[in-house]
Amino acid sequence: MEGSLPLHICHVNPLSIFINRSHTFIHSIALALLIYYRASFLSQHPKTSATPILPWLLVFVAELVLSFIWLIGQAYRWRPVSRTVFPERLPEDDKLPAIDVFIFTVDPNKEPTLKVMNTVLSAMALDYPQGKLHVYVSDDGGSPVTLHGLKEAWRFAKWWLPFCRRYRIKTRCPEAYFSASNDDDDEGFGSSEFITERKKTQERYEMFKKSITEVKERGRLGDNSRITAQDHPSVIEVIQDDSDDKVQEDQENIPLLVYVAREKRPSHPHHFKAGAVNVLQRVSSVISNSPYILALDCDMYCNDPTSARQAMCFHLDPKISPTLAFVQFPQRFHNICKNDIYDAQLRSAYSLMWCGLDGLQGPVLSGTGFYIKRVSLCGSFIHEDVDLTELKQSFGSSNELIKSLHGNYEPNAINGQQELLKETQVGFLYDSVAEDFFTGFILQCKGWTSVYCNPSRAQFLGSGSANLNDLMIQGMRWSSGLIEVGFSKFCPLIYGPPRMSFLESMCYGELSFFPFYFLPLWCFATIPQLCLLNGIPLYPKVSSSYFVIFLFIFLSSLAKLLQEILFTGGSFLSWVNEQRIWMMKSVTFHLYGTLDGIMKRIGIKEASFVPSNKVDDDEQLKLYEMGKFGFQIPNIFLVPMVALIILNMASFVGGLVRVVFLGDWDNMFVQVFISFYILVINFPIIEGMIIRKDKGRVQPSVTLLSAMFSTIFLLVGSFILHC
Ligand SMILES: O=c1ccn([C@@H]2O[C@H](COP(=O)(O)OP(=O)(O)O[C@H]3O[C@H](CO)[C@@H](O)[C@H](O)[C@H]3O)[C@@H](O)[C@H]2O)c(=O)[nH]1
Ligand SMILES: [Mn+2]
Repeated sequence: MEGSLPLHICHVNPLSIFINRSHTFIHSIALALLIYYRASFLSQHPKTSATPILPWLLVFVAELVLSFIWLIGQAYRWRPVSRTVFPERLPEDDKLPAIDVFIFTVDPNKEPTLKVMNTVLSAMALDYPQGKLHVYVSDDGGSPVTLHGLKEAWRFAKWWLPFCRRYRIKTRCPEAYFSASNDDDDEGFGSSEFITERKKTQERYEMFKKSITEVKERGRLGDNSRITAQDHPSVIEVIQDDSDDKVQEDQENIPLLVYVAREKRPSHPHHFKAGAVNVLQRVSSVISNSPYILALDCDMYCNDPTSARQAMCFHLDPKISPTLAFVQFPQRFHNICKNDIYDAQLRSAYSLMWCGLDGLQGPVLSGTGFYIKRVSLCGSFIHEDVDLTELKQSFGSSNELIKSLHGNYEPNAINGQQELLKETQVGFLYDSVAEDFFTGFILQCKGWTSVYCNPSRAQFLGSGSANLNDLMIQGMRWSSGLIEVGFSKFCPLIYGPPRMSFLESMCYGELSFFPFYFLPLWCFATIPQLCLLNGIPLYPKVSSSYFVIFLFIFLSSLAKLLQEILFTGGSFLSWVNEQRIWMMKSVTFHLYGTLDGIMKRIGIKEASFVPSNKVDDDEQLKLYEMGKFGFQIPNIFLVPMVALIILNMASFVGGLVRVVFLGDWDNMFVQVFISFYILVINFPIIEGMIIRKDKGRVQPSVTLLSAMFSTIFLLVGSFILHC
């Protein structure tokens, strides 16, 4: 019987588990020996050595921090799983629950209206029973351009949706559909009827496009000069037909489309995206109040109309659904090229870490591309006898909203309700600019679980940060948001273990302290080099048996990374790229993000959310496609990278001279090698400084400034060492 067949299955890969656990075990022993080596040196130090203690301590601390992050990161490798779904086994259409889609946009300049509308259209065209899909667009910019775009999109949808449905089009984002070569398995493909229909639809799409670009070029619509992105009243509008367009018969089956611009006043904190999510949650609860919500960033269009049904394979499984809060799909990007120098695809997160989490208590909420159960966002206490005033304090004064909270979707496996009643707010949480990460963490602390669904066809596609500048700005926001959680009373390593599986809380801990990579990487890029130039050894002699330990740790980590990359579809090139970008990120935005997060925590800085840029920059794109770094980034990011490279060039050359003339190989080999390795991996920076002549090179003035910083560091450092 159909009903008894599972809707999904979960696969465990015994080979990966075996490799991972053995590696963790052996590598841990090596790290323990390293720590023993450092600690015993320190305890014997005063009697035996001429080596100053400070650089040793710094390198030791760096090694400890790195080992710690590595250790908690092993939780991802404990039990990675993958999943397969069987949407064809779902119940009949009339038994499927309704879904509200939330789409967020904030700035029509950074987020081109046409792109946003393509996302809206792709969501409206999801393959889901008619009348059970409602689309809400939150416009934090309060821009008439977006509202106008939405009206046009609605009109175009009346042609687009029937076309997609009739021919079962797979790519339902019109821009992607019309710019790609045809999917020849679309139904009716090649028939003359299809060809004429397609042509007609494309013409309408061109008209729609024109109406949007024209408005953009003309600038503001109407006389709204007093309305700004930061200061505007609320607008809620259900998009409806106000034209006399002759329509096709099935056009009434267009999902409800609602425009929402929440009120914003400069005096009032609006909490960025988290605030927008919560407003949509409230607005939708009095309009359609669907039990499930799909959240999408404005650039993340639906690349496969079946995602809703795939998600329902989990949500409708009675075995897991009582505790299941959300089904997360990976963020994938349409602008990634094969040689992804920036690791814009975030490979390790979406092909490794999330699978690891999925084998524990579920993946991290990732901001976009997830189907969440509405009730999980409503706090866990709504079904207890809470009095009305208390509810209104949390949810606002709407009686309709309060009524809507008493839905029939009862979660029954939530722990620690009383305690959380005191500590949590409702909906998305405001305490971090990584609101998705933080909200997901707290949900899981309440006992909710999640599932990671990563089918081979990308369900959602967005614009990845494929240039250095965007990468830095976005990375700094993420680092700052993660550190904010790490340094709060919700620190996953302390708040997590009593409330969720220990391994799961290790993963959350790893993520929230991830930006701390800045510390070991800064140390490894400066201290051994400074000491090398001053003739101070920091590592065991090549002839010593401890040398083998260091060598093993180095090779074992690199080999493990290579194995993971090859197992998840990457290449040798990705292995080099990922190491490089890790070094670059660590010495720049992980450092700044950490400082930013700490400053916010202690209250000397206000939270901010600079949205990432979704406008294609042709020049940058060309560089990225050629595998060349675009170094047109602010000095604050570029100078540290260049200064460290210059420092390493100096120490490598100085070190070589030293070992050649003084025959100090045995003592200094490791330090010479560290500089060498850093230079090899970061060759593109050297190339940018010395060889390249294009616009994206490192400008000579930057090289000069960086050289100055390196010199100052060497002088001051050497002075301190000799004191
Ligand atoms: O005040 C704001 C700021 C942003 N957004 C929207 O939030 C989304 C994400 O912003 P984006 O600039 O694209 O940030 P990313 O760094 O690309 O996004 C990742 O990181 C964010 C947290 O930092 C998450 O909210 C996102 O879901 C996640 O994809 C976009 O649709 C924005 O329009 C708002 O609605 N209001
Ligand atoms: Mn984004």
